[in-house]
Amino acid sequence: MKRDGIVKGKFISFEGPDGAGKTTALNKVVTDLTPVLKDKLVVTREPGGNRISEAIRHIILDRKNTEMDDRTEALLYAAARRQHIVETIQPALDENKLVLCDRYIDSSVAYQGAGRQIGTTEVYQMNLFATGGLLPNLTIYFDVPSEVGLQRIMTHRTDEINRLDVEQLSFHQRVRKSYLEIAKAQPQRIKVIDATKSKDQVVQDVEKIIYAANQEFFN
Ligand SMILES: Nc1ncnc2c1ncn2[C@@H]1O[C@H](COP(=O)(O)OP(=O)(O)OP(=O)(O)O)[C@@H](O)[C@H]1O
Ligand SMILES: Cc1cn([C@H]2C[C@H](O)[C@@H](COP(=O)(O)O)O2)c(=O)[nH]c1=O
Repeated sequence: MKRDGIVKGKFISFEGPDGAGKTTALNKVVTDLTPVLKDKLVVTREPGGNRISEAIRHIILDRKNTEMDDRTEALLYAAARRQHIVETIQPALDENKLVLCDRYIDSSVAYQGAGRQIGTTEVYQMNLFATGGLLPNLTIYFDVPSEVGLQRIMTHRTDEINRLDVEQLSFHQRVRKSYLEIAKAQPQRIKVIDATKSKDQVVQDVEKIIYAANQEFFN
């Protein structure tokens, strides 16, 4: 991102349906990149990343909150995002850092816009207000069939199943379809990887994309 003629930091988001393997791959990428980038690397997640946004996360994902309205949910994700940008993402970019973020605006478009059927344009517009138009320089989209993602979660991660994980298969299928549409519409920003491959292969694919797009951090 360029401001005042100075090259500033880079913002990379990791996106995908539940159980696609984003967090698993992100953890390995961070292990690999930290010795090289040291404090130039900032790793964060949505919803969350700071005290207020993590508190909002807790409210949104709590399985007891069954009465939460769909628009309330969309607004809470956007509010958490706003606080995350102000406290974490923008300051890191201003310090010329490489920011890796587990989920960002595309999650809201896919989950609330398409999954909850509020409308992808409406949710995107609302998020433009929340983000002031800040988009990632690069988004890595982990594509898996919904059945595969859900199966992974139900088999391995039963302790962390949240309010959205337990939605019907049709909800998750709308989410994936929407992600694929966003990726098709924005090929410059969004790189799609086949997340049904082995964990090692997925990490290799992700690192190849990150190196290619961020040469200035690795020279
Ligand atoms: N490539 C892979 N092949 C098989 N299993 C995988 C792969 N990647 C991750 N997993 C397993 O799938 C489960 C979900 O992975 P992970 O939590 O990384 O997904 P996620 O995309 O972050 O999901 P969510 O968005 O729901 O948090 C974990 O048990 C993980 O070990
Ligand atoms: C940012 C964001 C997230 N979600 C959903 C997607 C997941 O089901 C949860 C987050 O859990 P994870 O284990 O950290 O992936 O929240 C969403 O619906 N909308 C959003 O904007």
